[in-house]
Amino acid sequence: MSEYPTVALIGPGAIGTTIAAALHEVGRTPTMCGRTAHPQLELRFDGGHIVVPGPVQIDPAAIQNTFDLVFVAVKSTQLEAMAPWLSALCHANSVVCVLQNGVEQQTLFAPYLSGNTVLPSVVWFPAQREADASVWLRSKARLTLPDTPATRVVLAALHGTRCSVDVAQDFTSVAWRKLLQNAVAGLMVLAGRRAGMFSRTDISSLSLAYLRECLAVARAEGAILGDEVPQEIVDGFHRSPADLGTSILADRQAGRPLEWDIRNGVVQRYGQAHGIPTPISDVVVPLLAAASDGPG
Ligand SMILES: NC(=O)C1=CN([C@@H]2O[C@H](COP(=O)(O)OP(=O)(O)OC[C@H]3O[C@@H](n4cnc5c(N)ncnc54)[C@H](OP(=O)(O)O)[C@@H]3O)[C@@H](O)[C@H]2O)C=CC1
Ligand SMILES: CC(C)(CO)C(=O)C(=O)O
Repeated sequence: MSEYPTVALIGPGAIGTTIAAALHEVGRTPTMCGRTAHPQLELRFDGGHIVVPGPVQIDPAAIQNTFDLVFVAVKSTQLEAMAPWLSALCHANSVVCVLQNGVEQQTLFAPYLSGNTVLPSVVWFPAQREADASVWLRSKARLTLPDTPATRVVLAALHGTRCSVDVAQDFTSVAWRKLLQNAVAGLMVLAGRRAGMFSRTDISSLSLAYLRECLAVARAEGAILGDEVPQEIVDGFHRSPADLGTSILADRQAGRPLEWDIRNGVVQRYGQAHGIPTPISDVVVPLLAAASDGPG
């Protein structure tokens, strides 16, 4: 491997565009693979913008090279359709870094790979795809990765870019903390409102009760998270701009399938497995599933 690993990126949407732009800005443009042949990608942020020249490749059969590192930033609902890209882009030692929400990336990706290392990540930054396909990055780009040998390839790839990478000794706890935030953000879908809705006392109470339920499941899965975490997450929503959405709300508003299972269903599923009652999930999950998948 040279100083920098060779990098491909699948899924140049909100998160994928952020990573592609961070790499392009330092002269290390990744090979970009997607569903739509966007002529270029554009990232906007406070104080500037970055244009990544395209086009985005849309045919896995046209790929000539394999890569040391493959970032995947499609939605979890798009895994099966995306899978041909993995076969085209990976060699035996390629590391696949999953830029997705949830705590199940390794299990979900294993069927589509021939033993490659799958690195889960926690993606902390909100990024919003606009009508013209440009992306609005609404905070500093930051990832957390588990402390594994394969993590080195991501650290090398993103070294010196505007996307910072933290390495967590206890990744399980970090990933579950983010999952709790994502689970409660799902309430925005049911209300059809953005973060401002958490300023309501009734929504704050509901959120706290839901988060305590999620916390019990997270702990049963090995996460070490204190009793203060639900309130901290609600406080975080109180501090957010009232117009801040979440990617699952953007999908709902566009009529796309929702990541309800990896963000909310997971709490109900694991709760059942551990014998932990999940009364709030039992209401929230079917409503999200029906909003996503119908019928009707
Ligand atoms: N947006 C956010 O703020 C955050 C999102 N996340 C998580 O990151 C992940 C990605 O989310 P996000 O970036 O918002 O999603 P987007 O919907 O913005 O982007 C998905 C991208 O994948 C492309 N795609 C869809 N199907 C395929 C396919 N078959 N092959 C190749 N590319 C495909 C889409 O193409 P097309 O251009 O045609 O639509 C699009 O470019 C999700 O798991 C989400 O939960 C995590 C933290 C924050
Ligand atoms: C915005 C953020 C970071 C938290 O809800 C997110 O994970 C998402 O939009 O999916």
